Amino acid sequence: MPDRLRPAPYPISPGGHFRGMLEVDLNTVLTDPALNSCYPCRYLPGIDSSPFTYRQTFFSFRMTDRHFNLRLLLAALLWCALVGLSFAWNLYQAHVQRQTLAIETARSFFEQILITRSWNARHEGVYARVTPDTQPNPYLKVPNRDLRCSEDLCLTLINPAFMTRQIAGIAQHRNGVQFHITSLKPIRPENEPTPWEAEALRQFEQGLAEKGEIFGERYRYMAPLYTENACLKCHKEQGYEKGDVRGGISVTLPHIARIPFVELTVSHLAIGLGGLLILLVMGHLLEVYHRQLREQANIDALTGVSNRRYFTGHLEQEWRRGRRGQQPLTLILCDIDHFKAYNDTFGHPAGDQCLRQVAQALQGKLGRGGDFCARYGGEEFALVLPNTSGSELQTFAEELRQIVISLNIPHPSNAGGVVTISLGVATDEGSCPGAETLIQHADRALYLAKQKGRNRVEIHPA
Ligand SMILES: Nc1nc2c(ncn2[C@@H]2O[C@H](COP(=O)(O)OP(=O)(O)OP(=O)(O)O)[C@@H](O)[C@H]2O)c(=O)[nH]1
Repeated sequence: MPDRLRPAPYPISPGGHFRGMLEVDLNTVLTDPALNSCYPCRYLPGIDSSPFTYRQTFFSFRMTDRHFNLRLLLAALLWCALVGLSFAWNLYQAHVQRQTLAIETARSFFEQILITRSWNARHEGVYARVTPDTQPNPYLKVPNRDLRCSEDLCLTLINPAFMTRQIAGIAQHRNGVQFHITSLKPIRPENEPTPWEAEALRQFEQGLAEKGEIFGERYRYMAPLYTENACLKCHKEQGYEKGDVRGGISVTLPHIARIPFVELTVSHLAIGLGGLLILLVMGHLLEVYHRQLREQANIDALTGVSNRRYFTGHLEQEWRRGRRGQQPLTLILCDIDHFKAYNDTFGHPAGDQCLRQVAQALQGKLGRGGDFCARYGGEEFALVLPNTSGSELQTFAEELRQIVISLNIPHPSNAGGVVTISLGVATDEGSCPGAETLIQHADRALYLAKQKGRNRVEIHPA
């Protein structure tokens, strides 16, 4: 096995690189050719690979992913916050609507009672037959309260208060709605206010127009009754004057619309989780497409090896890396012999296929992660071999030449009858002022190989 392909001794020494877990890993990777090949970033086009920038690359690559994941996390959090806000807003709206519906229903009941009472008051009370349910009102002290019309017909006067009590009884029986006519100075003891009603009546005297509140599943509402001229007939002796708050009627609704808490929770959970799922799937797809795009930007579409853009950027980085680490760097330029003639003989599509085969064969020969093969020009390929030099290079280059011959692609214009390549090899062991010079050296060697008859390896003198 050539030296360059043999794993170097593992360089971890206690105290050597143990400045941090990450640095140990990176330094190990940087100094160990065998481990270099394990380092996944080397396989990713567009990833910087010089020692110093290697570390940067590692971080920046990871950071890119981390940034992406952070953004995804932020988007997910934002989505959760939006769904949470929507849930809170809907809950609040349901509560407001429930309150509005309850107060409007109660007001409507109250208004109905007022209209009925007004009708009664307009007639200064109405007479009704005395029955077991409608007995003369002992608290109504007016002349002609009871009238006997015949042997079996007795009438009694129903004033607005009496009428309200009777309607309240019917309403409670029919749908559970309770009316209570009450006053702070009731004539009838049963009209004594409850503590809540007494508090409301006092507030009405202070100017409050109405009062309502939810308690449990029920809603209670109360509004004042103002003294009118017709009322003074019965209530003057209590000291009321026109316009005074004489009492009030409370309306209790047995059921009010419930808040759809379960429905809101379930729907928002479904929307939230659905959105999160879509976000995750879209995020994953975006990440995959983004990676593919990054990779494709550095790949030659025809041959599948790295393109010129990748080569130019990465040769420079490898050169700097080699210089810093005092490691040699080798560049091999390979050119298919008489390729114009091949195209002319078999046509362009066959020429493309030949390029693909040669490129893949060359790339397949590279064993280490640090090496890479790029399409340098039309039918020209460049192989970059970091940390490589010495006599083994000649052998390696010969192997490359042989592997193309062994593809056995017919080429009548070539001496051997098959497609061959010429190779120019140059190594920088510290003498080249830049990567450009290394290219010039390899190019000169390639030119020499062509001059000397093609299908051969020429090594630029160190
Ligand atoms: N089929 C195909 N041909 C290409 C492609 N790129 C360049 N070529 C051809 O490669 C040929 C290169 O010809 P030359 O530069 O004259 O070199 P050559 O015929 O190989 O001769 P030597 O290099 O001197 O051995 C030209 O005919 C180009 O059209 C490509 O993507 N596909």
